[in-house]
Amino acid sequence: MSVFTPVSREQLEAFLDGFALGRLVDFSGIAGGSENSNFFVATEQGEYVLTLVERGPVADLPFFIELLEHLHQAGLPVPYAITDRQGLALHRLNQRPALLQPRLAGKHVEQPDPAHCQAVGQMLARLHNATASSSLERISDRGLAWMLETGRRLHDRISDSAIHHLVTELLTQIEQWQAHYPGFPRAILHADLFRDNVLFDGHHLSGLIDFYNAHSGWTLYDVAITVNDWCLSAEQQLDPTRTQALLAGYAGIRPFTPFEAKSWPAVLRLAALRFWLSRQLAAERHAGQSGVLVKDPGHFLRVLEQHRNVNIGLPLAL
Ligand SMILES: Nc1ncnc2c1ncn2[C@@H]1O[C@H](COP(=O)(O)OP(=O)(O)O)[C@@H](O)[C@H]1O
Ligand SMILES: N[C@@H](CCOP(=O)(O)O)C(=O)O
Repeated sequence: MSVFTPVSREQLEAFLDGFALGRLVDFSGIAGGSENSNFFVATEQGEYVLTLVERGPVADLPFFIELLEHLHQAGLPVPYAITDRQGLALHRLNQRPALLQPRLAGKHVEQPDPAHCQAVGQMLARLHNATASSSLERISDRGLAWMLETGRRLHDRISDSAIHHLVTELLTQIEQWQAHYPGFPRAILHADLFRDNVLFDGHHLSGLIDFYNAHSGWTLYDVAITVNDWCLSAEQQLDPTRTQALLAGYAGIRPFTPFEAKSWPAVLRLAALRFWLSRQLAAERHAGQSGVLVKDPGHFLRVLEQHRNVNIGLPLAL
């Protein structure tokens, strides 16, 4: 399911009248995605994506628009909001906030190789470099406090005693991080850089999309989120070659600190916990409903289990 709010040709033509993009040629709903209604739109001047924002942090749309404009100015391949004839980026269509963005080239890669992973590591480092000293700021609604509160509520759902123990330890670690805030480098994080949020044209990384989880935070946590999706084997183990390629790609642009290297296993586990929690909540909320895509929470418990022993460390400059 991906178009929650339909748009008619007449409505879209009237909407496009506000832009200097020529007349509508064609449009179609996009099947992928799960949060918003997205449409491919072709006009006489090019190809675009129209997003009607259905849920999520709507009040923070000005932040996302500013972030994407900032990243676009920094030369990153992101879908910035196109302004209309009056200079406005945020619109309304069918009672929904609406954004028109360029359509980025490329396709999702389901089975990445080391070269894909290296490119993803490099792009993530560029994203962090572009935002580390900016004034952009957003607090995540899925930060440490949320993980602690939700983790305490849900960890009894874990039947495997070893994983239960690991999560209990992780919750204690979160309390310690909250009490003595660690000095990790910070920037704006994508915070959801899974394979379905990156586009590749061959081995050229042509797009980063879906920034609706972006927030201020520890850059190492963003690396961990990304590794946890791009670098796993079929058994949810870290694939050494892909993991090393992603980490080397990142470190070549933004070197890791010794403190980050020491904390890497715990942060990898934290990143897995975050998505177990959000998937578990979604699975409970949508239990018994048909037509709703619910991603398997158990996947991230298996990732956590594999991360009991992490034997691929961060590369450090000599
Ligand atoms: N700017 C874009 N350029 C090209 N494809 C896009 C763009 N934005 C979205 N898409 C396509 O639409 C799909 C859904 O977009 P996404 O932002 O992930 O939706 P949702 O917020 O609903 O999860 C993506 O997987 C991608 O294939
Ligand atoms: N990529 C995530 C989905 C996005 O996270 P959410 O917390 O915004 O739902 C996943 O695969 O679980």
